[in-house]
Amino acid sequence: MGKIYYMMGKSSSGKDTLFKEVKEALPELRTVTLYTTRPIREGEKDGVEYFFVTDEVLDDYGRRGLVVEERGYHTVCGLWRYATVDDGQIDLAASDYLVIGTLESYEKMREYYGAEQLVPIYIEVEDGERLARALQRERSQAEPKYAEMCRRFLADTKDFSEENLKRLGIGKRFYNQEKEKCLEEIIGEIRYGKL
Ligand SMILES: Nc1ncnc2c1ncn2[C@@H]1O[C@H](COP(=O)(O)OP(=O)(O)OP(=O)(O)O)[C@@H](O)[C@H]1O
Repeated sequence: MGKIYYMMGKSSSGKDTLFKEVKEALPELRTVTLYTTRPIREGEKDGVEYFFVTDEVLDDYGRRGLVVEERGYHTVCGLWRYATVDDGQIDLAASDYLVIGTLESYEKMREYYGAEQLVPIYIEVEDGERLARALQRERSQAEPKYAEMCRRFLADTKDFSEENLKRLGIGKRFYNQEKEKCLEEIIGEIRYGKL
């Protein structure tokens, strides 16, 4: 049976950056494109980072029983929903998968596919450094949303509390201070963790 390598971490911990590089190093890993109702960001493409859909489209998947997990964020720009949709993308008999998500979605995926199928990859960065990276990234956007950036920073402290991490059995950390070193550790976990 295949595994789902589940990358998690607070905002601006480097999930997207590391995800892209792990995928490049291990092209045999398949990915799952999530669905979101949040507006598309500068440089993003529909169907690549996410399927950018309306509330109506996501509601329709829900009515058809195809939503594996869904989370919503009340942002200063309104409610942003993110969902994993069982649209035929995941076939554990055939492949291993590399996925980015939250602690909550990790828990739901674990319930849905079974704990032995999920491997958590928890990425951590010192808070001050992480905030500096978040600000730098936001500044480069055409319409920076600083209030939303701050809201996420604060919300993450609660969501990724030590208590929650412990409850879900996530002890191991992948520190993203130096990207190359972090990348090497993640790739090692995926390549040799199974042996
Ligand atoms: N090791 C690193 N050293 C310096 N900068 C980094 C490092 N890793 C990532 N970054 C930068 O930090 C910023 C945040 O990274 P990224 O967007 O990958 O985070 P994320 O966890 O996916 O964030 P979010 O959940 O908010 O989308 C980006 O501008 C990225 O280029």
